[in-house]
Amino acid sequence: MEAAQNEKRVLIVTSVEPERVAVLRGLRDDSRFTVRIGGVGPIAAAASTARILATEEPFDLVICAGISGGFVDQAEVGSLVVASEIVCADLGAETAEGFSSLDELGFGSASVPVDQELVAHVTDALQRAGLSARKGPVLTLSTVTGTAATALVLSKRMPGAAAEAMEGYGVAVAAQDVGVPVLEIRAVSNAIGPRDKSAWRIKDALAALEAASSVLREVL
Ligand SMILES: O=C(O)c1cccc(C(=O)CC[C@H]2O[C@@H](n3cnc4c(=O)[nH]cnc43)[C@H](O)[C@@H]2O)c1
Repeated sequence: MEAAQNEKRVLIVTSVEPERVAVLRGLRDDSRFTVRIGGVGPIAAAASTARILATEEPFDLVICAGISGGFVDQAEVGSLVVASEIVCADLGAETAEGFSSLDELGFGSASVPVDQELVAHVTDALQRAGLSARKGPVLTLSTVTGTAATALVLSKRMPGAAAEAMEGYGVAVAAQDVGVPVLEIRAVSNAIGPRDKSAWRIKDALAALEAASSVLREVL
């Protein structure tokens, strides 16, 4: 399918190949979308996204998409989260009084704003398609949470946080740097807490990611 000149061009960045495959299946060859692997973690994701934005066609929207952990009682395994805020939860300083974010230290922002109308539009569309979806803050961390104690610290630091993953902030900073709006869409594969990779429902999360991608074709 040829993309008309006035159609929105969307770059979707995933961390690994199985996520890219799931997204492509949902998009069914829609040529408005470019889907690339950005690598695991915020640094690889930022570097890859910046390179793609600098060297490929101009994009109107960047989406970080993939699987994630979900905070217990906020986002169930198999459900989708659209980031209402993209927050780097471990960017700051540890002090005797606790964690100080980049914002509190006065060195910039550990959070990238997203267009709330677009977030609501996409979340509504996912729900109308019968998918379990909500909006909420999505945390970016360089280290996957692996204990109940860390999960508690994070949910106290960011009340209402819905999900955590490892790339959103990196992708978002690269997009923000060139003035392109950004979204983060996550399919929850596991509950955040004690590490038990055997309990990760990766197949279910990839199926939800595919279904979400097919909705994106309709709404963007
Ligand atoms: O093993 C597989 O088949 C497989 C298929 C797709 C993806 C994976 C990954 O391990 C992707 C790593 C990716 O997942 C995000 N993620 C998922 N759960 C969490 C979490 O609890 N905390 C933080 N990140 C999480 C993360 O963005 C990684 O890049 C494996």
